[in-house]
Amino acid sequence: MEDLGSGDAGIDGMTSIDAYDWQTISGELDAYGSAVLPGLLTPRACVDLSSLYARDQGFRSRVIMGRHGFGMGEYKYWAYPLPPLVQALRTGLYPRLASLANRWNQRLGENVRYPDSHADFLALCHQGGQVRPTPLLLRYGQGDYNCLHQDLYGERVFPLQVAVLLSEPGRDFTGGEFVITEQRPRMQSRADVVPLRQGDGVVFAVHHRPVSGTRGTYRVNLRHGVSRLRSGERHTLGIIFHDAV
Ligand SMILES: O=C(O)CCC(=O)C(=O)O
Ligand SMILES: [Fe+2]
Repeated sequence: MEDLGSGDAGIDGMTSIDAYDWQTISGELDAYGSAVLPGLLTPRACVDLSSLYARDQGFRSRVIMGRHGFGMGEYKYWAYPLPPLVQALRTGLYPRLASLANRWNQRLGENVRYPDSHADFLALCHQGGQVRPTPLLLRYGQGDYNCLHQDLYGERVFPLQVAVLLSEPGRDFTGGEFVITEQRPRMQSRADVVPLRQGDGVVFAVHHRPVSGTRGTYRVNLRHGVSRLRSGERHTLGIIFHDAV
């Protein structure tokens, strides 16, 4: 059996990736296109990461969503080197998700296969000119929202991504639910709201996923976003595995 151990034991503030039941998580991703990783970060780590938003150091750019029609709210892309926790999540989660991504591509009849290590995948991104880091920190205030979208940053796409909710619903904010929509061929779209607590991660499909039907496997198109915050402040950590052009 291939060793997918991420060797992340001892990273402060984060649950070991190996502690999750990846068979169950893969099953949920196959069935629904998303799965929750409960308690991926400790409340302390969530507060610490959120507090970095106010600083300028450590980021490569800032996006005001309203200026681009992306919604309301803002986000900042981390610069390399990523904060240790963000780096540990990205490299630790990748091997688990790569084996699922390879299975999905096989089912979809796609030839692309993802290497076992994130470093090798990033080298491919960089060779193709996708060199800018994509992990990001988002901030929403009252009335803010994130329009349904897909995080595609170039030709090379890793088909799964992770978002970690850094704030506590009900205490820090109300509203602001994580939403995924799924568009099946010749059918109307379906919405799914993912219930998250502070520190929970959600793994989800970036753009499409395979679904088995009576006439074989077909492709459903997914988008994700955040519903309007009714009150308070909400921070999220976004982990995207491909880099950007
Ligand atoms: O704030 C959220 O929950 C969603 C953030 C997002 O769009 C992402 O991480 O790609
Ligand atoms: Fe996104």
